[in-house]
Amino acid sequence: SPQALRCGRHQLDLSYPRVMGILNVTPDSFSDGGHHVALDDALRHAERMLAEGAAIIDVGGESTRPGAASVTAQEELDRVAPIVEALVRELDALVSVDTSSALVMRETSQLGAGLINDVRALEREGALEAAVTSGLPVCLMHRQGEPGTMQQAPSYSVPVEEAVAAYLAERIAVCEAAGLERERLLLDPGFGFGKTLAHNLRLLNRMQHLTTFALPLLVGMSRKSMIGQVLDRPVEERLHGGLALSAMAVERGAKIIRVHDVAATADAIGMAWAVCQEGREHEAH
Ligand SMILES: Cn1c(SCC(=O)Nc2ccccc2)nc2c(=O)[nH]c(N)nc21
Repeated sequence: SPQALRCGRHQLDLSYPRVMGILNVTPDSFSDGGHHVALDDALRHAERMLAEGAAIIDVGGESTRPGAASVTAQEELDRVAPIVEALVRELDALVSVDTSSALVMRETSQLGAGLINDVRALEREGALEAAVTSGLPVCLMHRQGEPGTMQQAPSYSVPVEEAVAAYLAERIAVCEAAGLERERLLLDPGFGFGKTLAHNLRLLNRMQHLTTFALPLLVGMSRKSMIGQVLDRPVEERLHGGLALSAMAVERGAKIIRVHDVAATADAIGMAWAVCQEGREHEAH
């Protein structure tokens, strides 16, 4: 897969695995009266994640939690635009925008965002054209169903890794046909999006198969229910399990790891990468 990705004014070195830090944008936090406090808190959180080694800050305005209320594109834009603008201006951060909305993609790419992170893989009306026009790299993620219902009874007629690969192959083809060059694409199996625990474990175990697309793989398992289901831990006690999963994802070819806990994950994937690279130094020259 490509060793570097052009992300707007940033160049992202993907010759080694990178950490994407999750910035929680609490609903309506920037559009109401408490404007500056919430924005300052978000900037401080982002600054800390960058200091801890995050290469990318992921900002999302629409909660994708199962059963979450849907927001209009304008409401989503009102939430994310101020923080994207501030992250770019104050921290010169490489910002990925977690959105499925064409409007948000267009506006935030103008504000200096460096990556589009779409959990709906550009399926929404106008999203593909907006992504093409933005010139930014796009992460295409697999998911089955909609947030409200996807976890009721996930099921696949073929092995889940085949369904994911087939879906991503189709989305890649659609993007290329629309003039979004392949080199701008990242792939993501979408852990927890329409998958049972068994599906999630199988997907991670067989993730090496997705490397055949020769595109960078992005994974997000941080604090997700797959950890709680195995270890019986509440969401605030899932760091240790998440570190194990991040290391295993790197062993299986993941290049961007989307997490809440940046410093700990940077160390875990640093060790996993060192082991992966062992014995390859002679390959270098
Ligand atoms: C925006 N986004 C999300 S939101 C779900 C989430 O974090 N839930 C969650 C958060 C905290 C605790 C438990 C669950 N997951 C992914 C992912 O796996 N890949 C990519 N590319 N983007 C993603």
